Amino acid sequence: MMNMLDVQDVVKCFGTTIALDHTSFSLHNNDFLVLAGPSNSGKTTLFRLLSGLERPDSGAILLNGVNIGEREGGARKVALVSHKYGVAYKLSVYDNIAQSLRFRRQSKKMVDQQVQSALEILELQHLQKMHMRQLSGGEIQRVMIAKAMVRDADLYLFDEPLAQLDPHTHHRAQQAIQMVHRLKGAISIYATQHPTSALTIATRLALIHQGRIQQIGAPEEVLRRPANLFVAEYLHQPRFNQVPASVHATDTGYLIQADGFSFILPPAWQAPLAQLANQAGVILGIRPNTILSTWTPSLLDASGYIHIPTQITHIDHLMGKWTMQLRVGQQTNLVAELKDIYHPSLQAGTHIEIGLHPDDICLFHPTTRTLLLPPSG
Ligand SMILES: Nc1ncnc2c1ncn2[C@@H]1O[C@H](COP(=O)(O)OP(=O)(O)OP(=O)(O)O)[C@@H](O)[C@H]1O
Repeated sequence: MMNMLDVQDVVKCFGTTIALDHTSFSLHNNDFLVLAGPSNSGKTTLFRLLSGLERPDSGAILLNGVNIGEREGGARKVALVSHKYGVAYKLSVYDNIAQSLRFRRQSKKMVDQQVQSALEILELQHLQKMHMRQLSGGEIQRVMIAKAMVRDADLYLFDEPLAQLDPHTHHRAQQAIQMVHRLKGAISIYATQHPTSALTIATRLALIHQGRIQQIGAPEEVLRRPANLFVAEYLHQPRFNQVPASVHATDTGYLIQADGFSFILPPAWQAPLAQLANQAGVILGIRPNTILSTWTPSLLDASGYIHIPTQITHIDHLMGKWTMQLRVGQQTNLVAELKDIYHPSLQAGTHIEIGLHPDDICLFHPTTRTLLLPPSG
């Protein structure tokens, strides 16, 4: 059966706090949405609404056509994995996982088979008789994933499931989540403040801020074309470079002039650039990993790259990745992330030339801070 989640213009307030502010999005079949956003942005509120623990003030949530919250049992098809809710501390690990199956009056043997299989996949067999109270944070997270795994849900919600796990446990728990998603073939949503590590699993990526979905799309698209500077700043590590530039109409297109470099945009940019107030300029957004070093031979030949002379002001090396602070023009600082480019002469003070492709540069409106795009996108 085709799964479909449709969140339609949902509003949820707590007193004067607007926790969700006209939120709409839809997901299909095998979508794995990573929902990223800072603390208090509305992630948990959305999950509580999706699992029927709260009702929206207005708007609707449809899961396979059934309005969650309005119809009795509508939310039973939703499995919520959270260390904040649903941990039965008085019960054993085994009973926590078996709880929802017993509720369904399955035979003891069938319950046992499913619980044992989940215990095995999450490497929890040795802990099955323990009480939840006796477990570490990471073990509790894994039990909650196992608990979701035995459910037969149409929607799986993982609320910050890997917070505070050590790297090894984090990796194992993430694999378990991926496995639940693949086995069930259902829609999953994974809410987190730290989206980077989850992006390998994501088919969709959304950014939520102040109760509003800022952008939702394919992860690569959201990373490459952030809808606004909040999204860009939140997602990019190291820092998303922001460089003010002026815009001048010329015979061949638009000359974008920044401190230390310039380039021409084709006439197709007329419409988005017309939104700018006279002489307001734009903000250029440059992702650190789109900056290339021009001693890469293929780049020297490639056409269309802007070559920019720079001076290294600081350099850091971590596991094959070089993070460089570069001085461009009179007073512009860029952060560049370069891979596998070891060269003994690379140190603070060295002059290097970098290459930047105009297609990799995003333009943002200086006051609304939203992305400007030519009509073809
Ligand atoms: N039951 C409640 N009563 C009052 N205010 C609430 C309630 N639940 C949430 N809020 C408020 O709604 C806003 C959104 O909170 P929410 O818990 O959804 O954020 P979050 O993105 O999950 O944050 P975190 O990442 O820290 O868990 C916050 O301002 C919060 O204080």
